[in-house]
Amino acid sequence: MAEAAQTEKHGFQTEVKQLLNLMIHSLYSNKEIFLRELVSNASDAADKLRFKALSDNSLYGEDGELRVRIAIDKDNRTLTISDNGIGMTRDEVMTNLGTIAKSGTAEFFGQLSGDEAKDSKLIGQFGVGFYSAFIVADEVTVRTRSAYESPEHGVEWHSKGEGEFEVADTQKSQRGTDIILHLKEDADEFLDDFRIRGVINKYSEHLSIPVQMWKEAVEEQKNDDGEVITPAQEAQWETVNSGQALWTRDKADISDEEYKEFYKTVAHDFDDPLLWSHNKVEGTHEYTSLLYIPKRAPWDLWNREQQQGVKLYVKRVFIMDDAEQLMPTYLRFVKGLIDTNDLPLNVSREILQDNKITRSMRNGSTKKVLQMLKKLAKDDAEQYQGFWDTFGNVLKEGPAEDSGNRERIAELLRFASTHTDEQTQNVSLDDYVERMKEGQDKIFYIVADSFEAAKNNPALEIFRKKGIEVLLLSERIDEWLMSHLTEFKEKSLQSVTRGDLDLGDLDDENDKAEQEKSEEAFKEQLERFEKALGERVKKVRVTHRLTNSPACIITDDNDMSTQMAKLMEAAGQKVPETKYIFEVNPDHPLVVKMQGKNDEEFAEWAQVLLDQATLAERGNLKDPASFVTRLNKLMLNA
Ligand SMILES: Nc1ncnc2c1ncn2[C@@H]1O[C@H](COP(=O)(O)OP(=O)(O)OP(=O)(O)O)[C@@H](O)[C@H]1O
Repeated sequence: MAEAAQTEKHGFQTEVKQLLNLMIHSLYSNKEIFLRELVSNASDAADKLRFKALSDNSLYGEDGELRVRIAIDKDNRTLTISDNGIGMTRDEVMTNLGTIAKSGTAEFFGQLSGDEAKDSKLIGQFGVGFYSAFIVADEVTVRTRSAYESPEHGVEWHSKGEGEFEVADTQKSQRGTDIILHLKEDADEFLDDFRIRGVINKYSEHLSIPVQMWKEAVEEQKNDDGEVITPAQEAQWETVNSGQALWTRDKADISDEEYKEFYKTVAHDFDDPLLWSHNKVEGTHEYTSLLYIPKRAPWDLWNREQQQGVKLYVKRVFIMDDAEQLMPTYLRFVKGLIDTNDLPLNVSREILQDNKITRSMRNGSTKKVLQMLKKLAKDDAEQYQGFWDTFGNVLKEGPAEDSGNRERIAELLRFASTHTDEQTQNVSLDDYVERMKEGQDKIFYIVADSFEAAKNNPALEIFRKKGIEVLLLSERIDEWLMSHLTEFKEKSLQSVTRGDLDLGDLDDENDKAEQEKSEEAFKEQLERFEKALGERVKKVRVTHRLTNSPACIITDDNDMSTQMAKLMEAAGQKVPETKYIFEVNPDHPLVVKMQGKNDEEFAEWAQVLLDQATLAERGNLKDPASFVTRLNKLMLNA
């Protein structure tokens, strides 16, 4: 080793320390994955060099055959993983191997509870990468030289994984990175050639880069007749994986196991995928896609900018990690790759952005994903439910983002409903339509702050009485979803807390006549309410929705719904104050009792009824103190 100059000591970023700690404990029983992580990093480094060399062939120098090599040194108890990929400069080493340079990391670690068993489940979602070396090693040395630097500008990084690392300058003749692991006592198994080959076979068989191991010389062997049965072989590097990218092989020849293991390397996941779809598309545009749906959500699912799911390859050369142009945002949980022969190797992000080929690949792949989900929903409701519980809220962004596939996405949505009155979202719009009453031409729904608030909203009373199903929506995204989903299979979707209630043919002639009669009889009372509530409401009218409650508030058709207003307020936007329509139930005993009150008392009662109705709909009041005072006064007089 050249003499190290300029040695600097540094402390790991706090999150790295936490990660190291957690990882060593939680992955103890699955040690071998460190090799998968380090070999995929090496393969990524080769991919990056290959890509850069497309525009600057001199980067290869004399060393154009990209490969990963694994060497075992039993005497020194080391395992070395070497690549001749892009390498790292000193600055890159400092950021890549001292910090976790991912947005949202601090939040992730903020969620940790300190309970090891619980936290170790989270780690799988995080993807541990390079740091997994410390599962098996008590000392790690990284020697690297960037493809852009000369041999004098190598860098050596060294750490015992205990909170500190050292960085020094070094001489390194070959481009690329060597990761030297000094194995712990209990990691002996990884000094065994056979064991390492087994792990490579499992995880790295179908990476498109050769993974090589040193093979000792074999002496010539002859049988008794002097015939050579094993020819002599010199000691040499031997490629131990097939090196044929999995997706280029014929579907029929790939086993489920192979698809699953490949998923773990491309997606850096610990778990098996839920589903996958492998397609060779021919025709105007030719490409191959291998798309996976994970079982679990990544820790940063809610970061809409974090879109590293689908990789682009051109003629089997990795081009970029960027799902933006290849997958819509609402499918950001999809992992995998698309490989095409139709784009130039030097394709840039700008070219991708407005490109017929990209568009066609994106449309085709989007449809594939939607089809694969539809099939799952049909074949295995239980698994689909698992998918929905994990990714449903992301899929709900779909109708707004992708109007072309609105109906296809709508078929995949699941809701809670008054059919079961349970919180589980397992009712599809097709289920709903199938159960619609004769004469019913709309799909009714309600959006509220919580499942309970939705389920108990007074506006549902008439629906319950008539046995009409209502979808109960209470996720933050739901109002946004419904504002873009106004129709499903030619049936319009109607909020039950909005506008005039028109049950169409569901109201029989008798009902209608009754309603008209009671409106007529209640005219004078309505005027009293209007006078009492004044500017606080937009209008007062007789309700047709209520059976058990005295009153409710309704949003006018053209006004912003309560939930949308709340969403916008939460996003810091100024929202004009909505005035509600106040609907009164003339048959309710409280309302009947009010008739005998003098104007002053009547006004007090009316204010309380409005506040109650507002609470049921909005979950809060602008002036809760006055409500309490009034209510206490009424109780005292009771
Ligand atoms: N063999 C290598 N050659 C060049 N750069 C490397 C190598 N190994 C790691 N790196 C750099 O270090 C960074 C951090 O690696 P690490 O494995 O921790 O995370 P990652 O690969 O970015 O993400 P993850 O493995 O969690 O998906 C990489 O993004 C890469 O830039």
